Amino acid sequence: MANVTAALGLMSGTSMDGIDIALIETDGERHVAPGPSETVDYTPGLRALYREVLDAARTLDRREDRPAPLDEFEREITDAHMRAVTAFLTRHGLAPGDIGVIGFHGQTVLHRPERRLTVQLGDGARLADGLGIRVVSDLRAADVAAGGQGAPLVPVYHSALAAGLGSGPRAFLNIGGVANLTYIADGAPLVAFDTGPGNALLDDWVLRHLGTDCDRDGALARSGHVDEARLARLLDHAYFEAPAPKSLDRNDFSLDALDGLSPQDGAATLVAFTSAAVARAVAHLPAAPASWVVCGGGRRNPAIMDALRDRLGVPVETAEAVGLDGDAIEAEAFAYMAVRRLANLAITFPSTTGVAEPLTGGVIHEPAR
Ligand SMILES: Nc1ncnc2c1ncn2[C@@H]1O[C@H](COP(=O)(O)OP(=O)(O)OP(=O)(O)O)[C@@H](O)[C@H]1O
Ligand SMILES: CC(=O)N[C@H]1[C@@H]2OC[C@@H](O2)[C@@H](O)[C@@H]1O[C@H](C)C(=O)O
Repeated sequence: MANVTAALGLMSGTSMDGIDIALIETDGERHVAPGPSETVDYTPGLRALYREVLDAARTLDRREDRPAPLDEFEREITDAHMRAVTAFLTRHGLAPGDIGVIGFHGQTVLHRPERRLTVQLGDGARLADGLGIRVVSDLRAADVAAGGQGAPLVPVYHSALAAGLGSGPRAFLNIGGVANLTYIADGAPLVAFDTGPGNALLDDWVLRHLGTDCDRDGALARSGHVDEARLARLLDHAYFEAPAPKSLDRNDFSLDALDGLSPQDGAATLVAFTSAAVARAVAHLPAAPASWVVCGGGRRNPAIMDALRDRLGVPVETAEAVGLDGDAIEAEAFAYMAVRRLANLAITFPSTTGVAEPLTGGVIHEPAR
């Protein structure tokens, strides 16, 4: 096979739970061989700093600005990624010279494509120099600068994975902090967009009421009842009517509509919100998917999976059920996109981000040593 590269992908998503690392071998086209993967948790200190940084980032006008504490946070997460890669390589008996490229997503702190602004913190040059490995970073910026949504980016990789799963209109649903889908049908362009909230609102609600990171196994939501009136209020948002392509910032929805609810009923209502938003997304697809493959942390929440099955009425499976690793797909995708960047292949398309022409993306950083 021509030009197969060993590539590492690094993703730290809007849930801010940690860094996902995945190794794949790929030609950036149809050949994809996933290797080992792991997640390295962020420290509680870094998670707390992220919440401060999200507030500070709201006022940014230029993607290169780094007012405090963004500068400190960027250094800290870059170094956390560096340590994570070093440990990963050691654990798997690999040397920097074995890796052709790293795809480094960084941490999104602001996403306002309508202002042609998307900000991912993470210093690609520092990472490349520190590790002695070529890095591709800032994979969203070119798309947004060209008028695209800059998200979701993973569809190009979902499409490569779907090629190995047989035919039939299928949707991949990633439930991270925000949820996004990719619709794949034979011979048709990909359709992709963010569906609405994923886990982030539920995480915020649980942090506020229980002081814990997430509603582990959906236990809180399963002990509550959906407040249908509040759910209707949450769904009464222009985003759900808007045609695709479209994308969201982590903070586009708030918990205000849930004020006064018990922790249990609030959690149940948020699970209903996530699943109802996915069901609303079907109207924006060329046809209803015959089945759904769910990846991202939300697939571990049985309350969310049950709610999706109820609302979608077709098979809804975890990535594992079709032989994929649902925790690693996003990180694998950034490895795949980095290889496509090196080959100048497109990573975004008119039907996935609304960009006018298929476009590659990412800045290449060659290591100084
Ligand atoms: N056992 C579990 N029970 C309930 N929820 C879970 C469980 N495991 C993970 N989650 C949820 O998944 C979230 C992490 O998801 P994931 O790692 O896909 O997020 P992410 O990488 O930040 O996503 P994205 O980049 O797509 O926003 C956690 O914050 C939590 O809400
Ligand atoms: C701006 C940004 O970082 N968006 C993330 C976020 O998390 C999920 C959803 O919102 C998706 O649009 C995207 O991430 C995935 C990896 C993507 O671009 O495909």
